[in-house]
Amino acid sequence: MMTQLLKVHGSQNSFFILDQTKLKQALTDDELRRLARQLTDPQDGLLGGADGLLVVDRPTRPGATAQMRVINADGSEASMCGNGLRTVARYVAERDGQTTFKVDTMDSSLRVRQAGELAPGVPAFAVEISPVRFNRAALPFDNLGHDRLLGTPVPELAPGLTFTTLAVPNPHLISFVNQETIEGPLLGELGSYLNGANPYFSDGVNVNFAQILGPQKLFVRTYERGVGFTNACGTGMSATSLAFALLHPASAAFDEAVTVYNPGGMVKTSVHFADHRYWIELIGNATFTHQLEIAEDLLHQGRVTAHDAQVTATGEQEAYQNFIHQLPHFNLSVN
Ligand SMILES: N[C@@H](CCC[C@H](N)C(=O)O)C(=O)O
Repeated sequence: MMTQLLKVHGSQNSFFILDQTKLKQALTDDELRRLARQLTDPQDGLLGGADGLLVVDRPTRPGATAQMRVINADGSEASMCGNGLRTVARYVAERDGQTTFKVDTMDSSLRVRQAGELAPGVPAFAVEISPVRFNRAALPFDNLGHDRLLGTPVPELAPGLTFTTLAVPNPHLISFVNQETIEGPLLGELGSYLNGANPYFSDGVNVNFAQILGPQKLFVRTYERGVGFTNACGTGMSATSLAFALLHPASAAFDEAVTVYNPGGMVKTSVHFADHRYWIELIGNATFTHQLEIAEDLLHQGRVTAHDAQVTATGEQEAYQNFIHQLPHFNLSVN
């Protein structure tokens, strides 16, 4: 039996979407991990690989329309993915004919909504990023001499820089730096160190370096847990926007849009505090680049080559390229 995969991206953070509800038999967790590693591989994967596999399934909580699971390129499972959730929101919106609904993620049901176009021919979705936690156990981190980091100097990580940690709910480490540092080797060094065996972040951490470009304006570059350098990380840009508002209130206001550039494009965020909790809205493109038809048994076997898939380009990437062409150029894209 043939089934469909989609190749998608949000700010060129790229994924395959697999809808388990369309299969004759759902893939097991082991099969999903194996398939994610195989499909996303830059050499042996499909269409140059990807950053992860997004698995759509039936909702697990009352009131939600679907469930999204996030399998990183290395086969590990993440609790959330902001760029991925926008693309899953679009997929479910088109599948079920809805424009506003909730999607279950590992920790919570999150609100999503269709948000018009980011640019001509570039569909956009808005997604809720929450819950937000700052405490050491939520990341988790250890041996840094603090219970939370909020603009805190941490010489163990990098002398001269300050760091903020927050879980949204996947874990993020954030530092506001200058252009030289954002372009230099430190982010890659710190990212690979903290995502290997290390005394500080036992589950690894997504590491974000941000440059303040002006009021309500950031550039964010991310080294992702389970992936490496990515063109963009939606939860990373959301977490960084909240850190921006908390640490630099003269440049960043709550409830107002922040423009966040990244190596793969641009998103808008807005940070909120309501009912004693922080939450962030992330708005950006949800682009489908290819549809793939593949025999279901090959997905179970985690063995899909270019010969096995019938690939159809959607044509949407051209509109996306036109959109990013008119953005400031930061020259740090991954591909
Ligand atoms: N790219 C994602 C984050 C994916 C998960 C991350 N690698 C993790 O392990 O936490 C995003 O857009 O948020």
